[in-house]
Amino acid sequence: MSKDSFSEQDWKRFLTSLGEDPDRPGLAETPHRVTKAWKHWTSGYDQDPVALLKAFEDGAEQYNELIVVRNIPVYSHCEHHLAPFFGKATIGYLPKGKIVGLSKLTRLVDCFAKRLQVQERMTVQIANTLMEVLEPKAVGVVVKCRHLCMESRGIRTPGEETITSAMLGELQPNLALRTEFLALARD
Ligand SMILES: Nc1nc2c(ncn2[C@@H]2O[C@H](COP(=O)(O)OP(=O)(O)OP(=O)(O)O)[C@@H](O)[C@H]2O)c(=O)[nH]1
Ligand SMILES: [Zn+2]
Repeated sequence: MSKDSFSEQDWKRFLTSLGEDPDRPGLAETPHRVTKAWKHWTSGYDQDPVALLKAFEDGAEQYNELIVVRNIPVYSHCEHHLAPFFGKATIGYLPKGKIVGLSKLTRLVDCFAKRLQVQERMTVQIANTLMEVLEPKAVGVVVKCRHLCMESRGIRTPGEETITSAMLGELQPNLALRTEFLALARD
């Protein structure tokens, strides 16, 4: 099934299955809006995460400490329920000659978040892509999210936060570096 084949007609059928009249004024444009909204929420499938990270060397020569960007917004959907999960990501890396425009870290998070996800996979994908493109000494990613599939249904635990992390390169054996990164990442 191609990606575009879930169409406005399908959303119209969905509304009908709820017992709604899809032609009433309030719903008449809904299939069009929802199709457009889901295209946006899944637009990460059309992006190449490697291509969007334009690494460069000019400026990185003498920089040998962690670079950390905190509180990057995450808006994703869980692949189990198609329910939103949202929160923040913090990314840190210890460069080895190559750096990347800071905004590209936010674009990278968005690229993986705008797919159907589990938080664990998204966290690892972000870290692995940075490792592959920048070949830094270390990459750390911490993601903290609320999952509406747990809050508004199912177990119903409002306010619960799920924290996932990926630590690659020197962040694995080097406890002092890990402690420093986690201190910088803390709210
Ligand atoms: N590990 C992980 N689990 C997730 C994530 N998002 C949602 N889930 C969980 O996916 C699980 C799906 O469980 P199932 O038993 O198949 O589905 P369910 O009957 O709807 O489960 P309940 O939510 O417990 O009612 C649930 O435990 C969700 O909390 C995620 O990002 N990571
Ligand atoms: Zn879910």
